[in-house]
Parts: sequence; structure tokens; C-alpha cells
Amino acid sequence: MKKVLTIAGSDPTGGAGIQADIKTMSAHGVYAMSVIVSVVAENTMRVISIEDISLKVIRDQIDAVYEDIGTDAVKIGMLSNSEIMVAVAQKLREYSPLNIVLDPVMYAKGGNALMAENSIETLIKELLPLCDLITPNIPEAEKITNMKIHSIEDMKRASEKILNYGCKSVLLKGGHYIGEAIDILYDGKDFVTYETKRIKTKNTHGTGCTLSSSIASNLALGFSLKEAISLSKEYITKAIEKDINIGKGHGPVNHFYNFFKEEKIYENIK
Ligand SMILES: Nc1ncnc2c1ncn2[C@@H]1O[C@H](COP(=O)(O)OP(=O)(O)OP(=O)(O)O)[C@@H](O)[C@H]1O
Ligand SMILES: Cc1ncc(COP(=O)(O)O)c(N)n1
Repeated sequence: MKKVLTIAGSDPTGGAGIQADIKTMSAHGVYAMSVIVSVVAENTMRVISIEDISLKVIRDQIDAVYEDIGTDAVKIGMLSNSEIMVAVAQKLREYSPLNIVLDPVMYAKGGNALMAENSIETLIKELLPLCDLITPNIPEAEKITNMKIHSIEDMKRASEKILNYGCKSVLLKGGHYIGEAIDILYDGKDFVTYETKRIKTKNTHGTGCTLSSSIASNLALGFSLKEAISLSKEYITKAIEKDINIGKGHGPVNHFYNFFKEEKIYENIK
């Protein structure tokens, strides 16, 4: 069985972070493991508080995974400050895992910061060179590149700039901003556009977490990067489309449909 690790923050209401990652990985039929770096008391409406796990326990969790089981892919989500980034980067250099996908989470849907603003330099220097893929949304790409993104051309220019920081490829997510749901992959050679229609819904909590975990799972399963993203775009689109409408704010996406679509169990549990 393929094994995928998420290194991220925890969401007690199960829509984003570690919980969304594990649901996504399980729906792909890979064995999911998690290193929790922060406990975020959040729900579909707001972030109440954040507590970071100590650097020692973050390092120990990573050691626990690699001394025993190992990984076929790693997804990295919320890393709240520079010290955590340095600790995670050191461990990744020590274990050199394959297929590292970084979702550079900066804000929760309601606008609360999940990453210290002054840690962007560290993210760029320490983590980007280790990544096979980074999946910023437009505001995150704007922060990383220090440029404004208003068009598809801007998205392409930003991707080129991000690639120069040393990661192997960039998937810039057009999620909320430009027309349809258009994401652009740049691998240093080609631009590939992944486009779906924009679904009208407020329930998009955890879309970024879900997409990056899906890509990591598909890479672990042996798909090429382009195939993996294409399958993952299908996964996230269905997960948004098959709305389960949970919570009072921006609700979570639906992993059950993807879990059970073959067996048609979904029709019975709706
Ligand atoms: N309303 C929508 N309809 C269809 N696809 C969407 C919609 N919103 C987001 N997506 C897709 O979901 C994936 C995640 O993109 P998004 O830009 O939402 O990530 P994110 O900003 O990191 O997540 P979040 O906004 O939850 O922080 C992308 O493939 C994007 O195109
Ligand atoms: C612990 C945690 N990690 C990440 C996000 C962002 O989620 P997304 O960008 O996928 O909506 C979140 N709200 N909470």
C-alpha cells in the first residue's frame, strides 16, 4: 500500500487541515499519516485560537514516521512560523522523501492569518527548493512574488518567478478570482491549464488542503505530475459540486462522494 504523510495544522471541525488531508488520502486508497504542527481551534465561521506544537515534538513526530514506516509522498500545509519551517525543512533534508507537495497556507477563509507574515522569506529559502510542487492560490502567489496578479498572463509570470526560487513546478490556483476555476501548472517547460466551471457555493472550506492532498496521493500512486493534477482537479470539482452543506459558515467539501462513487453507497448515506 502506498503511504502519504501530511505535515500541517489541525481543524477540529474536520473541514480543512490534517482532517481534510486524511479524508482525501483515504478516499484515494493510500495509507494516511500525519504530523501535527499546530492545533487550530476553528470552525466553518472563524478561527478562535492557535497553539503551535513544540519544535521537539514536531521533529519527533517526523522521526516516528521515518524510523518505522516511510512515505511515498508528503503534503505540507499550514506551517505557522519560521522556526517550524526550519525544523520541518531540516527533517525533510535528513530523510529526502519523494514527491513533496507544498500548499503554502497563509490565511483561513475568514481572513485570519495561519502563517506569520515575516516568515515568507524562510518559506522561500528553506522549503521551496525541497518541493516537487507548490500550490499557491492567487493571494499566496502575490505574497511570495511581491507582484499583483490580475490576469492569466500575470499568473504565468508569477509561476515563472516562483519556479526561480528552486521548486520543480508550480500549480497556481485561480480558485476565487478569475472567471471560471482555472489553475495553471508550470514545470519550467510548459504551461498546462486545468479549467472547470465555477460552482456557485459558499462551501469551499478546505479546497486547497483537499487538492494538494489529492495530488500527493496520486503522485504516490505513480501517476505523472500532469496526470495527477488532472485527476485531482476532477476530485476537488466533484467534492465541491456534491455539496453536503455542513456548518453555518464556509462549509467543508464532500469526500464521501469520492469515497463511495464506485459502490454507489453514496446515494444511501446522503
Ligand atoms: N467555486 C469553485 N468552483 C469550482 N472549483 C473551485 C471553486 N473554488 C475553488 N475551486 C478549485 O478548488 C481548488 C482549490 O483552489 P482555491 O483557490 O480555492 O484554493 P485555496 O485558496 O488554497 O483554498 P481556500 O480558498 O479554501 O483557502 C482549485 O482547483 C480551484 O480551481
Ligand atoms: C489547519 C488549517 N489548515 C489550512 C487551512 C486553510 O484551508 P483551505 O485553504 O484549504 O481552505 C485552514 N483553514 N486550517
